[in-house]
Amino acid sequence: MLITGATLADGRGRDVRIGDDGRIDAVAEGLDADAGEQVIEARGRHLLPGAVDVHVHFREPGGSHKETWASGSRSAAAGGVTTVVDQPNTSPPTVDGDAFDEKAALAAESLVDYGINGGVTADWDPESLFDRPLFALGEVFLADSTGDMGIDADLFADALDEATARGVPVTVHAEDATLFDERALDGDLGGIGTAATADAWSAYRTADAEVAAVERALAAAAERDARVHITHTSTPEAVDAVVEAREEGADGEGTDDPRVTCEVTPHHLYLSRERARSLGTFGRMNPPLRSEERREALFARLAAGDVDVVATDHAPHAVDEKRRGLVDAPSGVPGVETLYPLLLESVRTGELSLERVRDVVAANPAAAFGLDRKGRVAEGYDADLVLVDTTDPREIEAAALHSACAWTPFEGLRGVFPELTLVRGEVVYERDPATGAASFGEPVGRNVRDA
Ligand SMILES: NC(=O)N[C@@H](CC(=O)O)C(=O)O
Ligand SMILES: [Zn+2]
Ligand SMILES: [Zn+2]
Repeated sequence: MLITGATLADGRGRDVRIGDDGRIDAVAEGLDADAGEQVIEARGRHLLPGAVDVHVHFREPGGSHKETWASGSRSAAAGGVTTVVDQPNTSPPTVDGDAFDEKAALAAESLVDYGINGGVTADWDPESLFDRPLFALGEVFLADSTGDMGIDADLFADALDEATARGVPVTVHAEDATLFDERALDGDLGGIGTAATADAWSAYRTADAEVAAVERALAAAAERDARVHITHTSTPEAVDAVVEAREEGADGEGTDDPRVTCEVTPHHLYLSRERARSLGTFGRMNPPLRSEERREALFARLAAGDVDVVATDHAPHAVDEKRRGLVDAPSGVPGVETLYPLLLESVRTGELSLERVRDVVAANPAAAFGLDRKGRVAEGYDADLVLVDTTDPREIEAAALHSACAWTPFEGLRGVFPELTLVRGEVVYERDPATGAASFGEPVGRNVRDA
C-alpha cells in the first residue's frame, strides 16, 4: 500500500509505503506506485502515528453491559487510537495467571493492538501473573476506586519489589484516602434529582490527597530504583513532583531519569469544577475534576513539555448507573474516542503544537513502555497510522461515538476526528468525510508483548 502526498506532524510532505508485513517500508518524497499497489491519495491531510492509550478500562470480563473489547476497540479505532492498555479492575480482577488468560481470550475481539496489565490485591499471585506477557503492573490502586482494589503501603512496597525484580514497570493510581474531606459528602447527596453534583466529589477527594500519595509513591519507587508511572495526575503540583523526581534521578548532566513518568487525562485538561455542576453525577471520577485555575495550570504544563503522556482512563459506565445519585454512582468517564480529536482541536486553535500532541499520545507512551515498533511514522515501525484533515472540526456528540456506554462528558466541545485508521497496515476504521458514514474492519488486534 502507498499513501501519497500526506503531511507529517512536522510539516514535511511525504509518501509512505507499507510492506506486506504491516510495517512502514519507506517514508520519502516522490515514491511511485508499483503495478497493482493500493494507493491512498492523502493530499491536504495529515498522517499521524496511531495513538497509544496506556490507560483504558474495556470492562471484560464481568462488565460487558458497560463496554466490551469489540465496542471499546471500535471506539478506539474511530478516535485514531491503535494500541490500548487494559486495566486490571475487571471481574474477576486481573491478579493471577488464570484471570489474565481469561481476559486475553476476550481481547481477541479487539480491532486494535493491546496490552493487558496485572493488578495487585491481597489475593494476588505474583508468580503466575508475571509468568504471562504482562504490559505493566497496575494501575496499582493506593485508594479505592471502581473495583475497590485499594491497597496499603506494605503491599505497595511488595508490589514494587516483585515488579522491579522482573524489570516490569509499575503504574500507580495515587490518592491518599486519609486526606479525603468527609465533610464534603455530608447532607443529602444520594437521591436522583438532588442538587448534588460532581463538584462535591471534587471537594471530597482533595488535591492534597493526590499530591501526598504521588510523593509517597515516588519516594517508595526511588528507594528501589523502580520504574514507576503515575496515572491520571490531575493537579499541576503532582506533575511538578514527578518532574522533580525525574530531575533528581538524573545523571548530573541534565539527562532526565526515564524511569519516572506521568500521564494526564483529557478530562482533567478540558473540564473543571465549573463544568462539574452541569455534568451532575456524570462528572464523578477519580481523581476528580479540579478548579479552573488548576486545569489551566495543568494544560500549561502539557504545552511546556512537562507531561510525558496523555492517556484517557477511558472508564465507561452505563447511563442508569451514573444516574444513581452522587454517592452511589460509579466513578469514571469514557474518552478513548475523543483523545486525539480534543488535542487536535487545540492544535487548530493554536494552543498546542502538532508535534507536542504526536509526542504525548504516541511517541512518548510507546517509548516509556518499551514498544520499539509503535508510536512513530518512520521506516521499520508498525504501520499504525491515522489520516486526518486538521482544519475540519466538528461538535462532539455522544450519538456519533462508538462506546457502548452511549454518553460523553465532552458533549458540545469541538474535536478534529480521523478519516482513516490503520493497524499494522490494515484498515480498521474509515469515515466518508462527505456523508460521515463510518465503517470498521476486522478484529486484527494483537498483544503487543507477544509480538
Ligand atoms: N477513574 C475512575 O474514576 N474510574 C476507573 C478506575 C480508576 O482509574 O480509578 C474505572 O474503572 O471506572
Ligand atoms: Zn485510577
Ligand atoms: Zn483507570
